[in-house]
Amino acid sequence: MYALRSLFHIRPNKTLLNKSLYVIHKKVQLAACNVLCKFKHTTELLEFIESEEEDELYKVISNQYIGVIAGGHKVFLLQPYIKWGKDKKRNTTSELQMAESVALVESLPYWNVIDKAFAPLLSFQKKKLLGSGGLDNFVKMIKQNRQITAVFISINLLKHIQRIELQNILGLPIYDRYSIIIHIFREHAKTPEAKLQVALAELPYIWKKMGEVYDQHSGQINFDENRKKLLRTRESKLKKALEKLKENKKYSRNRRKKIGLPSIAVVGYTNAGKSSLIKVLSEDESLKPRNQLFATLDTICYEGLLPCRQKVLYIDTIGFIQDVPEMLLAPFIVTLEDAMISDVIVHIFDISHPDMKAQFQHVEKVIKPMLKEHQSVIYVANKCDLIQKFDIDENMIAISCKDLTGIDELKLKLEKEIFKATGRSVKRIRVKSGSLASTWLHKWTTVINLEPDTDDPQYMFFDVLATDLTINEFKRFLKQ
Ligand SMILES: Nc1nc2c(ncn2[C@@H]2O[C@H](COP(=O)(O)OP(=O)(O)OP(=O)(O)O)[C@@H](O)[C@H]2O)c(=O)[nH]1
Ligand SMILES: [Mg+2]
Repeated sequence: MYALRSLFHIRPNKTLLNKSLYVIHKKVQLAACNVLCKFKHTTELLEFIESEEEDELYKVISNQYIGVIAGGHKVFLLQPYIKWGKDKKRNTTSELQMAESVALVESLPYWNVIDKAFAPLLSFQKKKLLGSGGLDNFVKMIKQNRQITAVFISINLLKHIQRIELQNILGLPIYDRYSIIIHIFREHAKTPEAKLQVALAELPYIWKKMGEVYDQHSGQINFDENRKKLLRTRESKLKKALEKLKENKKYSRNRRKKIGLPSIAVVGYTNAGKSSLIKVLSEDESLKPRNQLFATLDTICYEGLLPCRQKVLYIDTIGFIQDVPEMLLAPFIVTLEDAMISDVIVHIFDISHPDMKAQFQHVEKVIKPMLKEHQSVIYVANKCDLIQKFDIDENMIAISCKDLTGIDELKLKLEKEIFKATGRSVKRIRVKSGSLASTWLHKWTTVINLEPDTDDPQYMFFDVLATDLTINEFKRFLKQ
């Protein structure tokens, strides 16, 4: 079983293991044996090997372009936004964007925002980003506060020239959203898989910055060939490892299907409560939800039981966020796509969040193209304990992972959708107690109830949860 858990990143669930009705089918154990050999092989492939020298050189390059997070920073946060025109954001406000930027900074250890300002602009293209008046004010605000040790300009990507110009004027390190999120990712990645994805996510940023330096000097700068070679080799090694990861995902998905474990993927905006919901549904105490953006980077499966005692896998996923370049999240799409092949998708959103509408729309836009036809999505409005009044569509369920409002209703809905998606239904079958047929049913179906036949005590009624396919197999078995 250990190998099976490792392959699917299934956390052992002590609460469930202690429940007497919790049965691990022989069939799962058998599959686990097969999986063991494959998994050992895969871990080796996922290991990313670089020499100490290469590692040191990469550190120098990445520190130069992405910066270091040091032992913390007291941050001045500048929130630029487009005042008007076609690029003006219409489904959110600059105040809400500012609040999210603060949360990003404070997701890093010992980083705090100690001062902040808005920058209404017509475009983000200027060499120093701001016009001369705006720039004077900005510099004044920063020079006035001697505690400030870094500046976060909350736009997707600053151009290299913008960063260097502002860095020279202010004498402080400058970060944009991409570089801040990379640092959060580096802090939060735990599994080899997530570390690999983060390592790959930072390379386009470095390439882009290097390219801009080259353009800025009209091609006169000749980058050290060693550096370019190192980056190319690193990129190709990481891509290969990611390809292996893709294969491995496909393999584990197929095994999951074969074993017949239904799966439920929980997706949503970062901090919506995905991990909290899985913790409530699976009763798995190892899950530790945190009030941080991108707390979860690893796609991990957790076991749980539906009300009918059918075992299911809940898949936790990386959260979504607006205003980041696609190339930053691209390496994580592999695991997200894998999760999206689940039988049922739960899209959870934070109903109490002032920017809820924009967050919801953003997630919908990303997941829509990944959904299969007829794939069932359950919409869950979380954190309803934090607001008095709310308005949701009738196909949505309001819940609170904190005071457990709506959880029973959600469990029943999940059960219904899993039955529908996997073609399972409850069937009543009469078999002789202790017969081979009764052993077969225990082995290949989920037995949810047993009742003696009062007319003939030698027989029992089995209420089993199974697909039509399994029932046909049972009929064939009886004919043997
Ligand atoms: N009041 C309240 N807080 C909640 C509820 N659900 C989750 N939270 C809190 O919201 C924060 C984020 O919860 P997580 O479960 O980590 O959110 P997530 O979607 O997994 O976040 P990421 O992994 O960072 O994308 C934590 O501090 C939780 O305790 C709820 O129903 N009510
Ligand atoms: Mg999480």
